[in-house]
Amino acid sequence: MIGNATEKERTIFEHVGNRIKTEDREVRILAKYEEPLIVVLGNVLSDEECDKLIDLSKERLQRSRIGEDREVNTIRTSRGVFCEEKENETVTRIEKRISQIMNIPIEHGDGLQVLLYTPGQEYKPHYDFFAETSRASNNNRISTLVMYLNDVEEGGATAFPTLNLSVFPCKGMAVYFEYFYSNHELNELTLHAGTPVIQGEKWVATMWMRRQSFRVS
Ligand SMILES: O=C(O)CCC(=O)C(=O)O
Ligand SMILES: [Fe+2]
Repeated sequence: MIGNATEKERTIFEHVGNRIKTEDREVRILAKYEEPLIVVLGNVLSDEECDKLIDLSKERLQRSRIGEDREVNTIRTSRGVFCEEKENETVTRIEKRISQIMNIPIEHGDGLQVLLYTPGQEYKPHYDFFAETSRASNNNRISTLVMYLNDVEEGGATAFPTLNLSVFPCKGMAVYFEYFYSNHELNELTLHAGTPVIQGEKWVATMWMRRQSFRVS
């Protein structure tokens, strides 16, 4: 073997086998792409939890923003809202579970963001981490969990165009991916999109984790 070229990079997500035992729920590992690590998870949220997150967010949705300056842009046409951690017992319980799945303290999270896409709405291909030139990269994002809160009739897949991989929304399931590799090419392979919804609505909840603590608890 020559140097490090054949060695696998370290990952954050250390779960092995086909399930993750969190404090209150057994989450299923359904599919894995190894490098960069992309994991499809089943049984992350119950139907009731999905409905509750939608209910909590419905009245408060605002046009989604992007980047460190939080601008409105055609790259991201969905509407969304951040669920404040302490506002609700369901949110607190879900955040605890997310932290166990993502293997990072919840204080490293940007907060739980609920998004709604209606037909034609999308999130064009993007990275969840910030460019090295941006201020926000001082405490950059390192991993993402996108949870699907409903079944979408048509469209709305989470697509990784460089990998030719698509994950279709299914209520209670989620897709996890990380981009904290020292080989930056691996991070760049996590380019992803929320493809346009064709029919029905698409509700998701996203958690982005940072390298260091981000939220004041
Ligand atoms: O809606 C999706 O499928 C992807 C969402 C996403 O990429 C994000 O919130 O960062
Ligand atoms: Fe994203």
